[in-house]
Amino acid sequence: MDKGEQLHLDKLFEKLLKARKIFKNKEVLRHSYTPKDLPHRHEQIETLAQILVPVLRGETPSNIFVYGKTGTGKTVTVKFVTEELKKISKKYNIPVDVIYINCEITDTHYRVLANIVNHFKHETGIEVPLVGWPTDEVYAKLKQVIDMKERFVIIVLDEIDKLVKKSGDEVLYSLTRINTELKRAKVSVIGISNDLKFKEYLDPRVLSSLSEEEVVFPPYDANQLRDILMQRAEEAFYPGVLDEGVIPLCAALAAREHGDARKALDLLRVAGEIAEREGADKVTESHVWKAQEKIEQDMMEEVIKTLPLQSKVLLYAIVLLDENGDLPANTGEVYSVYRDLCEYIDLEPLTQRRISDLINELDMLGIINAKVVSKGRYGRTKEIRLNVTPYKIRNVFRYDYTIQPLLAISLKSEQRRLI
Ligand SMILES: Nc1ncnc2c1ncn2[C@@H]1O[C@H](COP(=O)(O)OP(=O)(O)OP(=O)(O)O)[C@@H](O)[C@H]1O
Repeated sequence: MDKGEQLHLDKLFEKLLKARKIFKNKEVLRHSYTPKDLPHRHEQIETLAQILVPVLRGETPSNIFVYGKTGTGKTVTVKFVTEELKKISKKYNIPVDVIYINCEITDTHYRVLANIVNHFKHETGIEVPLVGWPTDEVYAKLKQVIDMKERFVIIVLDEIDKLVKKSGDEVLYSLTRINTELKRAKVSVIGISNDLKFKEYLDPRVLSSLSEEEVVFPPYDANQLRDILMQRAEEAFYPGVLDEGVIPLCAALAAREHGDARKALDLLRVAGEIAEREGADKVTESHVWKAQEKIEQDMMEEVIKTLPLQSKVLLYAIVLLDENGDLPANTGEVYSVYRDLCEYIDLEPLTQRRISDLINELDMLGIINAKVVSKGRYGRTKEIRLNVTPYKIRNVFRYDYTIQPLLAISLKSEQRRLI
């Protein structure tokens, strides 16, 4: 290694060493971390504790339906209370099992039941495969393993709306009635949802048994978010690292988006990461603004990734026009490039009318800007512009095999012909 390189490495190490001083423990800012206290959720904690306390007296608690917008602390609060319940029930020698199921992942009747059976596999030696058995048989197994001894089983179904939308409410019907078929064990269900309309999907009988008790989580305001961030920041950052305005700014930005604590924590963590990468010794408000932009861009990439193929081709047509210096363009101009692209990959093109709808969708998602302008006596037309850089979109498409074949194509300047 020559001297120049050595010097360079020295500097790099020094910079990295300095950068490490920002975070004392970054894990504290992750979504999965459960803090020791949950500011501004004491009322909900107490309500949940009151509903669950019958367990300690040997009585079955009511089923609970927990709802509130995203990032209002539903999951963390339910986990916090059920963990405490487990601890205290041990003290009183009452067997309590809490089974936490995220229904975004475990989203079928069969898988929910299998998951519950498999929770007890260390104790029972019984394991159900994740596919293949008749559902009735899994349900019979579930009753058998649960009822092997006297115990309380609390089943937490997080994002329960996803399960019901995908697979109906049959599993809820079974689980909320299971106690009539058990001799020793007692089951209660805690359903969590951030979709307030979800109740409309439920059979009234299921709804009435699931929501014997309801606990609502209102959105946080900026002051409450500030308290939550302060508490987490104390453990996450070294003292004096955060500029005074950082936490209030993260709180204010997240409060604007329906009081989402997850968003507030993300802003704080990403701002810290950006400061660290820059080798700064303090996190400033400008890092928070950069974090806001990065999070928005990342979300935008996610949205682009999940667009249907027709919209991706349409978006790529707009990218090509942009790269050719032809934006703003109108619907007709975009349509003509889109149609040529479809031909190139043997895709049946949609009608111009349908493409006009897809343009509106891309506009609503914030990927493009489609403004209707009046052209005087020539009527009205749409002016289409990109809101994301062509470079970013190409980057997302690079890993997408459905659209990849188009990436080598560009427009030939004036005629706008594909080359
Ligand atoms: N009162 C609070 N104190 C400390 N941290 C909190 C509080 N409320 C929420 N959080 C944190 O905010 C993040 C989001 O909370 P949580 O996952 O519980 O939200 P949620 O309401 O379940 O959201 P979703 O409906 O999107 O699942 C987590 O990291 C959690 O630790």
